[in-house]
Amino acid sequence: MAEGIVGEFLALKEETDADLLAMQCGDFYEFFGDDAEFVGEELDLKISEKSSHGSAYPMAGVPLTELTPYLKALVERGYRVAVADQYEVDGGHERAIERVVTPGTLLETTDSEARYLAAIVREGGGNGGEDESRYGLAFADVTTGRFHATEIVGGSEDVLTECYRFAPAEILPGPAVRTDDDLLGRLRDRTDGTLSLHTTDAFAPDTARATVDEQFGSEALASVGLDEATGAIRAAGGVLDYVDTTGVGTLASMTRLQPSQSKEGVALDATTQRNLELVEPMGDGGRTLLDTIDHTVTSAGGRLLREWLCRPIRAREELTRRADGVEALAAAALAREELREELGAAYDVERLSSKTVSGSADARDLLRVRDTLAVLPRLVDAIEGSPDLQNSPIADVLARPDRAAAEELRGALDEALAEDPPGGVREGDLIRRGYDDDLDELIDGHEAALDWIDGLADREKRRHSITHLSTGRNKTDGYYIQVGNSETDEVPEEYDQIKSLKNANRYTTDELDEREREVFRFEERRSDLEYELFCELRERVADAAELLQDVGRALAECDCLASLAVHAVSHDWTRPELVDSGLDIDGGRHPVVEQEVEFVPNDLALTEDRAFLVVTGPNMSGKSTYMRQTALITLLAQIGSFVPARSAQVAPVDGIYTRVGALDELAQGRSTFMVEMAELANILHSATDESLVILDEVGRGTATYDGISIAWAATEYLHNEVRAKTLFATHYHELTGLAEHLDRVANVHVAADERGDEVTFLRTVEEGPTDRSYGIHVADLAGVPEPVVGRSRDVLSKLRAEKAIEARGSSSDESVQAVFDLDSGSFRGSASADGGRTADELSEGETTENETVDGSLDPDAESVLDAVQETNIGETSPIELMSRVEEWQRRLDDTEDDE
Ligand SMILES: Nc1ncnc2c1ncn2[C@@H]1O[C@H](COP(=O)(O)OP(=O)(O)OP(=O)(O)O)[C@@H](O)[C@H]1O
Repeated sequence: MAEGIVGEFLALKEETDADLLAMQCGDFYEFFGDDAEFVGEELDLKISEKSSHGSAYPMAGVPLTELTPYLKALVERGYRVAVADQYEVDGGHERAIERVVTPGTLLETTDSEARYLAAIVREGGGNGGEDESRYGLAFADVTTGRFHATEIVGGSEDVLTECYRFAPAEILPGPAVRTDDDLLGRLRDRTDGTLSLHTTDAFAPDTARATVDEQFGSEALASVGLDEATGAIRAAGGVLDYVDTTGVGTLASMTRLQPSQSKEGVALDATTQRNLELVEPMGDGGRTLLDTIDHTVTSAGGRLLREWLCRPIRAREELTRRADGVEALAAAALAREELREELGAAYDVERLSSKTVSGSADARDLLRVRDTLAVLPRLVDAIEGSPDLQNSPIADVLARPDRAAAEELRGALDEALAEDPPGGVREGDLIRRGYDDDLDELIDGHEAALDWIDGLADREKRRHSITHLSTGRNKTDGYYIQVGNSETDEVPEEYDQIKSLKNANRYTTDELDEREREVFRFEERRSDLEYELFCELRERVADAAELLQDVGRALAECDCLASLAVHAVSHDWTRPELVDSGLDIDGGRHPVVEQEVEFVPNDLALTEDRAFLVVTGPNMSGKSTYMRQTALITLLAQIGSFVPARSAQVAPVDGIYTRVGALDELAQGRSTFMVEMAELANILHSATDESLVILDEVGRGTATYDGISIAWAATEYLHNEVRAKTLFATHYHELTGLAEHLDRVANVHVAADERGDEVTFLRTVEEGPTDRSYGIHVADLAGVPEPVVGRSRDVLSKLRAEKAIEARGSSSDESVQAVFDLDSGSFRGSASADGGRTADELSEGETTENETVDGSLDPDAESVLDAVQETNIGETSPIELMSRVEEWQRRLDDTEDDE
């Protein structure tokens, strides 16, 4: 075992489970051994060698004052770094680990997004089966003091959704979760959070409850309806304990416990959030809804807007309040701009509050708090001058924080703080004159002593008639008198030489020594007293954490509402009317696409009697856009925003579910089709008659028969059982026949104009089905070589001439497909080499694959047909249906092989 400083490092390293240790050695923080090599590589630090008792150890260090950016870089890459500080004790040194900086507890972030630390626990012991599992989740943002807890009953998919929503930087899996490899694997795939283990004791029910009670008060759990939610309490206790033990010192900034999922919430799973590109683009260069509508001027406002988008609500009262606010701000152009300009001067006071609580705020931070508090009355003035805003929800938002307390704190900070303080807090110049009598006395004494020294050079020059005489101060010599070589003979006797330079000599005198001691004494006492006064002030601000959070949240909400108003006005959006049922959009547009192209608005009507639309139309015509715009208009209405439409009547939904396009989740080892089916299963399980479901080409990831069967069965199930409002885009034109069989299904199509080989996309949505996909036209547009396009046209017209087939989507390598017989509920014809002709259409003497020469089917094929006929699609789950179709195909293949 190494001794000396390296030994001490290694011993401390044993104490912590952090990935890396930075240990203070004088003016540096040093990493030794493997840690040194690692950070040297990661952060491009110079690695040197430290010899210790005959062995050499790699060593890398950063200056004391520069640790923060290095820590930040390491932590943002997902590492946990312990920091050991050095103390003077009885003339020697001692070192101890003071804090562990982790991705979820990094205070020094410049990231404008929230930075959550999450804990997940599973209740009910054992594996208990997915359906009956009960999960507790807690999320804390140490940078703003936000704290949410919730309990989820159901599958782990809901846990992932909630995690996706908060995008935690670090996740603490509780005792049962840490052995659940499947869930851990999916957490790793779906979030960027580092997984960290924390002592299981912290998650024990009684301990956790005590921790939560101590933090938020014994009434808090009951008041937010989580008193019985043991899972949520255990997760919350785990998070709080972790924040406490990592020693970042921000525990006190967490003043309020919020339940994260209210009954009024809208289900919006991770897949849907991604599909709709709410806050994260699907591909490189993609534009999100947030990018498009975010005109906030503060980072807290931007954070809140993001939160609203990911967490739409149903509560009409709140939606009406927000929309009233947006409407008032939209009407009051001048006041709105004034409000936004004032808001622009506000700092992220929630973050500043956490910094203050942790003791890391400096005088400049407190000035920022002061300046932000000063914004509040100016905002109040701005709205009081506007008839539109005076009695609007904006006035209520600004009335929420205790304005008198805010003004008092602002006044106190203003009185105390110097106008241009340094970044450090130990060197003085923090506090204004006139704030503290003792300090003023010290300042007077200090300045008098400095004045004496300032005048010394002139006095000495006169007294001794020396021209080249000056005074100065440096670290080694302290204050000195310097005389040029040409005049050193004139120097009086009382001058004591302390240094000889090339061109001059330096001296001191008894009196100068005396004054120097005085100045040093004053400096020390002054900076000590200033530091003491500053700490008192900082504590006062820390004690006002709740007030600051109120102010921060009020400003963020104003910013957010103003941003929605700006977008509504500049893009001619309209206020949606909240109704009790249905969805009626007149001239709807896609909020993001309308920025990029000349958009053709479209109408949409979903009612109780017409709740399911089958959307057909050519490739690239705008089916997906139409469906997404419907989902986005609904979502925008449910965050309180105006919407891109001429008019819109929206009945708030309880969930938006989408299955759009194929997302590549091969990283999870699941095939694209498997993912598609898992998403479909989730929708069929979770959606209700008050949900909005968007399905884009479900079933296309597999063989045509299977695809149609699944799409057909899913439609029936959604229509008959779930009764959700649904839009279903498909290239299976067979499905357009569903409208004749299911009373609430209707067909719409996106129109195209075809003249010769020329196809023009009209982008208008019209009633009724269409039977063309124009896949070849799209292939042509996409640059497929002309011979291939030409040949495709020939093949297509030949196939069309044979009648019994339909052209299918370009994404498929099959160009033909079977026709589903709506009367029998089974398939006519086949997609195979016979060109899909029905038995009737075959010429004399020809047989289909499974037909015997005498025209009868072989017994195995017949048994398959029987099985197909007997299958009740309405009662068979999609997955079951899939496996049956697979089995039938296998049996048919076997028959073929036998021949
Ligand atoms: N209403 C509209 N007005 C103007 N442009 C539109 C409109 N709708 C869609 N577009 C444009 O058409 C492009 C294709 O639209 P979209 O992806 O919705 O087609 P699609 O029918 O779903 O295609 P596919 O069937 O091949 O998936 C969009 O990227 C957009 O630029």
